[in-house]
Amino acid sequence: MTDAPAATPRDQLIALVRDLAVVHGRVTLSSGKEADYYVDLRRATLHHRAAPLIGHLLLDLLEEAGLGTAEIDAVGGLTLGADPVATALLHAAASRGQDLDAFVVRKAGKAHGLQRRIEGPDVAGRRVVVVEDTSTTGGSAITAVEAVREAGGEVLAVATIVDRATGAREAIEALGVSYHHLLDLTDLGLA
Ligand SMILES: O=P(O)(O)OC[C@H]1O[C@H](OP(=O)(O)OP(=O)(O)O)[C@H](O)[C@@H]1O
Ligand SMILES: O=C(O)c1cc(=O)[nH]c(=O)[nH]1
Repeated sequence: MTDAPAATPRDQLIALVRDLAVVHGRVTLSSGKEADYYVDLRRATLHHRAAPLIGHLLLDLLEEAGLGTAEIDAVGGLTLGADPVATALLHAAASRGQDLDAFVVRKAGKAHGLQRRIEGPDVAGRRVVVVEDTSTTGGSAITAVEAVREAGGEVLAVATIVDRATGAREAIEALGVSYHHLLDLTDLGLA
């Protein structure tokens, strides 16, 4: 008797995202648009098995795109969905003995304390990948790209876990930034 081949990390993540995060039903999205399903990636990015898979698979994806830790200094995006994605990448890189910082872009600037829009190690003069949990219009990622540029960082790419194939790629590439995603609607049985 031969054993069934072990599921790859990518297959494991797909199964987890399908189980944990895909919700069917009418929803209003961040952009105000309506949709028949929602992918609540927070249920995966904050899950004990899914989060480490996300960190390693995204790090592999970035490396394959020539955006490994030799080429980039930091990852981060618009709070809140992007936050656990950025820290998953930081920890995946650290587990490989590689240095990668994370940052958080606030939705609104903070009026007290140091009044920073971007929290974490400074992005000024550094090469950055903006991350997302999922992208619909790309508006949230674009907000983060603009905030990093305003703070003096260089945005090389945007990377998201799930691309909903609703215009994010085109909107982001129009900024002169490459766009990468780990999973698509076919992977999640939504196409
Ligand atoms: O590509 P877009 O049209 O911008 O949509 C995708 C964004 O919507 C969700 O965030 P949401 O605005 O619900 O906020 P949250 O991250 O604070 O939950 C999601 O986490 C993405 O950031
Ligand atoms: O566009 C959004 O707001 C959105 C879509 C989705 O599938 N998941 C999510 O968290 N936000």
